[in-house]
Amino acid sequence: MALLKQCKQQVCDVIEQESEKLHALSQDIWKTPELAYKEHTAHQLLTSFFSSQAWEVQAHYHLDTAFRAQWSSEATDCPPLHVGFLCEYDAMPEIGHACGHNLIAEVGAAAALGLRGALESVQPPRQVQITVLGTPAEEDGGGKIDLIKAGAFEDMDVVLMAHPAQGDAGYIPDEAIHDVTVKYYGKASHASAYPWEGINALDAAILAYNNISVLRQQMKPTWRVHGIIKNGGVKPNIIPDYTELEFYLRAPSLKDLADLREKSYACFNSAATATGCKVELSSSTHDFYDVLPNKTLAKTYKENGKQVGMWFASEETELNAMAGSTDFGNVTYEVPGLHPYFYIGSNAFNHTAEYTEAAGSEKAQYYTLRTAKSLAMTALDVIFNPDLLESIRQDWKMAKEMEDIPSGIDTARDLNCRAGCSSFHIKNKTE
Ligand SMILES: NCCCC[C@H](NC(=O)CCCN)C(=O)O
Repeated sequence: MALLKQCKQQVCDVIEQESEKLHALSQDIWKTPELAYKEHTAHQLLTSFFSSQAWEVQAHYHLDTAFRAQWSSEATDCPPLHVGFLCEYDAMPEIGHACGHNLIAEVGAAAALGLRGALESVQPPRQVQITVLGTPAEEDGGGKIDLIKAGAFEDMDVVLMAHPAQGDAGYIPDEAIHDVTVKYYGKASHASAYPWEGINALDAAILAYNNISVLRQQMKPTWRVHGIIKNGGVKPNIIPDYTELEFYLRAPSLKDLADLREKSYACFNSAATATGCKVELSSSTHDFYDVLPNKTLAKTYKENGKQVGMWFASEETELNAMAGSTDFGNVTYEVPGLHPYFYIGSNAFNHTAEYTEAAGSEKAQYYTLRTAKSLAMTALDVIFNPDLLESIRQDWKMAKEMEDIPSGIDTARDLNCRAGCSSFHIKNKTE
């Protein structure tokens, strides 16, 4: 397919031509780290960027800091093929862009520009609509879930984004997550003079923490529970009458997450019973779903990635890698989606100050832009090859069906794909 090859070259050329502007965009986002749902500067930077590139932009799209930018090629007889690219741009408290979401925004913008540039240079086989969605609050809250509820993904055929990591990977099984805030209410008293008058909320918090630690023996290797004590009392001689903990519960399927949630809630509730405290369990954020695999999309992405110099570990290694969670998981239950990981030129780990530095480094640019090229080239494959889209849809249907079976399939996935799961992470070949 000479035309497809020519378009892929055009993707790379356009992204290279725009590289300075793209770098400036991610640098400006990196320099102004903003927390979930408060990404006002990033929203402003990105909406101005797309407006200046003659995209049709809707600022404040359903959420204050979300946006939509759209472009369509010329109409043909059949309905347009709709490709979505996602930009994330929220940061972490105190350590800034420690998950490199400034680079996610850059990848989304670069891929969209590259794809548009390529499609403008030829007559594509059918009309193509490109939508870039700016999706706030991945680190806390789940902006994509708000946008799903608002119908933002409804007519999309495929959705693509990429996340920074320690190496390149087509698919890593991000887990489903439930956040819970645990509040214990006790009774204050002088801790030395009449302690028997008090009800110790700190004891409840400590018991809860230890109950969870005991539960770990019976957790599946793929489950993760981790928490912090946000309020542990005010003074040693006052029996604490209030404590607060925040926990994240994670599992590879929604069914496992429900089991883990039930067991963990029993740990929290029993700590209240033992100490005589009242307990309140609440969740202020959406549950994130596990990211559904799409073998066809991942394979296509990896083939393109290799063309631009990426190296990938085996599929088995990827499936055994542990990652975190993302609200992109919920998107994959709506639309076939791809969420590959990319090397940024550093061995630092996400959520550390070292990663913040790497995400703002000049070195990350080469890797970020080649990721954008590979995403846009993958979109071109989907556009130029109708059989590929059909196979992507079949993969998606199958993955969803597997998730819907409450037992057996999830267990099989656990045992077959993720046996002996360790703290393994995908590394770049050069490490
Ligand atoms: N409600 C808590 C969400 C935490 C999301 C966070 N996401 C990331 O680190 C991005 C990495 C994507 N795999 C997490 O702790 O997993």
